[in-house]
Amino acid sequence: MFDRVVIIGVGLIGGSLGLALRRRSLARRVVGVDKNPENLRLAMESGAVHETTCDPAGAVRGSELVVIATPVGETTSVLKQLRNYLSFGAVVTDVGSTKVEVCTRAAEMMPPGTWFVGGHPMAGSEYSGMAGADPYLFENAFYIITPFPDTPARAVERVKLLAAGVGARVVQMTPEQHDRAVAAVSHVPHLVAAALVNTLVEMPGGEDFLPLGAGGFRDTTRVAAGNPLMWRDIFLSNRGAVIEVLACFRRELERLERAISDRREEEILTLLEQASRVRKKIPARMRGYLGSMFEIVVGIPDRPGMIAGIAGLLGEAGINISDIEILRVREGEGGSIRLAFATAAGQEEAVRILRQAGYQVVKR
Ligand SMILES: NC(=O)c1ccc[n+]([C@@H]2O[C@H](COP(=O)([O-])OP(=O)(O)OC[C@H]3O[C@@H](n4cnc5c(N)ncnc54)[C@H](O)[C@@H]3O)[C@@H](O)[C@H]2O)c1
Ligand SMILES: O=C(O)C(=O)C[C@]1(C(=O)O)C=C[C@@H](O)C=C1
Repeated sequence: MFDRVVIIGVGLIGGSLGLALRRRSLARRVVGVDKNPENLRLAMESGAVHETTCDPAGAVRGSELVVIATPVGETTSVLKQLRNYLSFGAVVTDVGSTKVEVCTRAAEMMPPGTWFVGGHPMAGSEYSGMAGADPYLFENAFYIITPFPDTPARAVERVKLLAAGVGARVVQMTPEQHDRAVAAVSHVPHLVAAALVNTLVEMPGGEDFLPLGAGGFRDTTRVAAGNPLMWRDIFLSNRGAVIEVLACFRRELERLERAISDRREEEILTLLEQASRVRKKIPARMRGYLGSMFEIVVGIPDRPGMIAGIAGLLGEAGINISDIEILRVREGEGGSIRLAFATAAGQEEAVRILRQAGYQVVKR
């Protein structure tokens, strides 16, 4: 258990860390620091922290772990404000989405007897601020840590303890490996999503097409709704790797463009087949941050108490619903809901019970 953890930036990620630390009783005292009074108020109100302050230097005295959870453009200036007030043996970590620039500068700034260990939970959302925080955000997510070869093992262990403590799976890599990998799986995808949305804006009458976007446009552009300031900092901080991956992406796009314009059927098919095969390797049953799940879709009439009825039937049989989502609603007609279970046996039993009760059930 940690004695005193200080979280600087109680927004989406810092706030979620506070909630997870408190829920799992991992720290005797969690202190929230932010320059935004509203996020501090919400952090206190939701129980993410025990106390709040807007003074980072005062907060870090006597703390063995300090987490900087601000946008990456702020990390080193926050560190500069507090470094001379750190207790001997203190470890500072961050949650930023880029690592090379921040970790290199931070390591140079640390006073003797204190250490910086970079961290990055691969979990988040398009929301921002304490209002978007979630105590379960990190469960089963990968949490990358990027120590340098000379970082003492006990400092690394402290950050691993934090990551594993909030339910994440710890992965260790170098800052360079990290920045290259996330440029490909997170940063360039974000740019592409933003460019797709801006494409509509640039097309005459394009914004009128928005309501027609069914699953495809929604799924490929969800992240474009994210916090522009946070993403600006990420692109500037990881510009080398982002530009490298972007060049690769541009070549892929041009290959597809040429194949379509020259009507090369075989090539179009080959490129799409390769993408389909590789995309399917992302575990089909992995949703959000829950582990494997076994799903069913239930059609329900538009009547009060239908969801309660289904939950009641399953509850009476001792079947736990791990996840629930309303997929479609048709006013006056009904809709369909997705239910997920942790085991195949739970799924089978739920199908049996609900069909017996007259529901239309499809197993996924
Ligand atoms: N949002 C995601 O999906 C996600 C996922 C993983 C990592 N990250 C990283 O986590 C970090 C935080 O992102 P977020 O989504 O929680 O952002 P956020 O905007 O929700 O929260 C950031 C918080 O930091 C505060 N802040 C900013 N500058 C500050 C300063 N100088 N001193 C004190 N407080 C300050 C803000 O007021 C805000 O409360 C970023 O570095 C981001 O790259 C984000
Ligand atoms: O929006 C989401 O679902 C995210 O998980 C956000 C996401 C990502 O691109 O995967 C965004 C930035 C982070 O550094 C880590 C996670």
